[in-house]
Amino acid sequence: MTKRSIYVAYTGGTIGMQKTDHGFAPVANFLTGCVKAMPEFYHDEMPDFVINEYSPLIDSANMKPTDWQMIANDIKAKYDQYDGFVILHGTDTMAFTASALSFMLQGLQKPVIVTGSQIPLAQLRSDGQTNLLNALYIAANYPVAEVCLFFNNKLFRGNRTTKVHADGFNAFASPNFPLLLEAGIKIRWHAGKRAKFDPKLELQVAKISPQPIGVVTLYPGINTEIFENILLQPVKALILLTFGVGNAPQTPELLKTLKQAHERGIVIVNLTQCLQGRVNMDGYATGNALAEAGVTSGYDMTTEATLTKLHYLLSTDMTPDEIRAAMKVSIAGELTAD
Ligand SMILES: NC(=O)C[C@H](N)C(=O)O
Repeated sequence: MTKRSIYVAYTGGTIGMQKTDHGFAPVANFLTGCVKAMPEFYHDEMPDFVINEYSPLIDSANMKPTDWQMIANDIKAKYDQYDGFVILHGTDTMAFTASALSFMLQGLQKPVIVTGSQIPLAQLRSDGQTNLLNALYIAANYPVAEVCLFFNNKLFRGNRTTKVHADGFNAFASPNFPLLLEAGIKIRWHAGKRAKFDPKLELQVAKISPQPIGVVTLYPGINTEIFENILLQPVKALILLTFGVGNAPQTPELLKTLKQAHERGIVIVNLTQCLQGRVNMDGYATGNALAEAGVTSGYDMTTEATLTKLHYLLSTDMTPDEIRAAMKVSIAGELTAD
């Protein structure tokens, strides 16, 4: 039987970093050299793989929408030659990239698994080896037709993830959607949760461009001027991180400012600050007032999914009302509306 073949793109991030005088930084060819020196990657049961190191390699804190586009275009260019794709990425903005790719790679029928590590591959106790080894193995053996994130033995739907631990190995969670797979002594595959295959679909890459989007975390006593100032800038959308099920202070000036912004065509999305659960603006008068000001529910989306979905939708020629409607429905499995 011919071995499956996986394309690995190394974009940067800790997994291939080395210590420098200014802290850890990615170094060209270092990751590829480390992998070549590790026999387990060439075990009989492992797929064939190639590693393409991007240039320059970046810490994911430097990722931009143009980088998301470059990764999506790269996958499209190699799509017919490989059975699956592993994107090696820094953990800091990994959930943003996984979310963005889920909206951009339309009609995807092969696994795209984003992973990385908290300790560089070359260092003692690195989590990089397990993460990369498992990502390659899963990409070759498990039929996931969507963008996933693998970390610490768990395979998540990419656009449901968020980074929850700054320095632990358990760095990612998917607070509102179950795991797709868990790698223990046995690999437990929750096949019912994955996106369904449709062989009729062909991969298309959506084009996205950088968009001015504000994100405001509400806090008790927050001043309306903060919103006025943010909404003065050329923002096209505002994400409100609200209390509980989507509540905000019922200040008349704040509601008026939001309503005026809504009428100017700014898309305002309500997300909860809570890690788990969803927005329900019918629950309390404080949430209902936001709905009446024109604020759109983001239901149980992560901030990462909401921000990248807005980038995707604002890059189309849709009207603000069409975008508001699209924010409330699932495009790539990123939300549960009821
Ligand atoms: N663990 C990591 O990869 C963190 C690193 N700063 C990055 O996001 O590129």
